[in-house]
Amino acid sequence: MTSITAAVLTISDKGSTGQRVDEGGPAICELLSGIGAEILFTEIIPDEKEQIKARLIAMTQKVDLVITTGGTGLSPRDVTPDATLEVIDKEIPGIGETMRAEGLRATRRSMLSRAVAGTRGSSLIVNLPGSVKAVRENLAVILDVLPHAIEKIKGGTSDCGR
Ligand SMILES: Nc1ncnc2c1ncn2[C@@H]1O[C@H](COP(=O)(O)OP(=O)(O)OP(=O)(O)O)[C@@H](O)[C@H]1O
Ligand SMILES: Nc1nc2c(c(=O)[nH]1)N[C@H]1C(S)=C(S)[C@@H](COP(=O)(O)O)O[C@H]1N2
Repeated sequence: MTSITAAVLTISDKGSTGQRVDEGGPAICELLSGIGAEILFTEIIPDEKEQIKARLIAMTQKVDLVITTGGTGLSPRDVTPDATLEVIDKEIPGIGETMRAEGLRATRRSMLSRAVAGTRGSSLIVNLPGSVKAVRENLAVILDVLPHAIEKIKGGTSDCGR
């Protein structure tokens, strides 16, 4: 499997104005590095839909995998999944479903994340919730499948048989 290039996009009003230290972004970088991914970009932006869309479009032109953290919930400023759905070609419902289902073991509020995942061109976008606890719990349950998903998106013939 060729190594994966990745970008991490933290979507947080407080994080983007320096009101809170971003712990989610670094946690994602740590976990992705653990599977050999090369992190080319990290950025923190506010919960602004058009800005999120523009960054997702730009980042997917440069890396195999874009992971977002934050803004997947129900508050008025949480618009990450809505922005993601407007820029992806194909949604991959199973990723969000798996994260929510597995997340219930940790917290019943897992069901409140509207996180989505999908393809854009030959790249993969995955939303994660904002808290660093949620980042670690959600990423842990999908991390092993990400390389296979990226290989398939790129037209790879890796065996789906296992
Ligand atoms: N990047 C982050 N690093 C560490 N903790 C975070 C981060 N983003 C969110 N959290 C924590 O997770 C909780 C829920 O995340 P959410 O994205 O809803 O953030 P918020 O505080 O509601 O608004 P915002 O982060 O956009 O200012 C937050 O209250 C915060 O405690
Ligand atoms: N595994 C896991 N999933 C989780 C959580 C968590 O702590 N662990 N937090 C939930 C909560 S409290 C919310 S509000 C939603 C959305 O979080 P966000 O608004 O930070 O994106 O994620 C949910 N998913």
